[in-house]
Amino acid sequence: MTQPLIELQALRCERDERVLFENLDLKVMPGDVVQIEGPNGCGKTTLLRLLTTTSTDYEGQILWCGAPLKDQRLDYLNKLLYVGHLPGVKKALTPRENLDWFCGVNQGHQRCTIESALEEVGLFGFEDVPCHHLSAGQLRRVALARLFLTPARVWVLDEPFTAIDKQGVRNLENLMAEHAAGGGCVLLTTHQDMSMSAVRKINLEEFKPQSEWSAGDIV
Ligand SMILES: Nc1ncnc2c1ncn2[C@@H]1O[C@H](COP(=O)(O)OP(=O)(O)OP(=O)(O)O)[C@@H](O)[C@H]1O
Repeated sequence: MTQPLIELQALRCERDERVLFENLDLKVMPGDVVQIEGPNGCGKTTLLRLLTTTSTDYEGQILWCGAPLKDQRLDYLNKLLYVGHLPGVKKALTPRENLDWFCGVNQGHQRCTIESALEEVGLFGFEDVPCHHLSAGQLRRVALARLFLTPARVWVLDEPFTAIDKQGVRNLENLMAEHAAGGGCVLLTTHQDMSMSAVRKINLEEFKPQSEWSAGDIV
């Protein structure tokens, strides 16, 4: 039987003495695209931060390939690409320089050239323009160009469609489907409806604790 890449077991997370979610069980298999849904403030970004190991403030277990994530954090991080809520692009640098830095960190594991990655995200001709001259959508595209460069098997994407136009959204969905078909997995948050048929949806509202008091208790 295929082993999950990531498994969450009875995950519980509290912030400011409020439980955001509890009893969260999830198996993320190779080939999965998982959309984390729920209203503002329900804990989607918080969950992604747990999945990127940026935060370790939780109860329950996160497993990577069947073993506790905390015991093999470096191996996991080598296989993870995280594109956060903010584009994470240095505005003083050009798109080429930003991606040069990214590829330097991931030495020798680049899947294509920086020029072709920028062309894929529609930034042909903008390679050497300082990023502070780019639009919000173009900045997001610089960040998303990393998806073409990285060999990472796990993609964690926080609101990747923000500021992206309709054609860009379709391209990004196709790229995610391709990545999943190649045995990778994608976990993402978005408030947009996705047109991909194979996306698995997890609504965090379903893991919000029920109030201990019901209306009938009030006299
Ligand atoms: N570092 C922190 N310290 C304390 N509380 C936090 C921290 N980060 C987030 N929170 C709180 O946790 C809750 C969940 O925040 P989170 O950003 O995960 O929500 P979200 O579901 O991603 O929301 P949105 O859809 O608005 O992006 C919020 O009430 C927020 O105030």
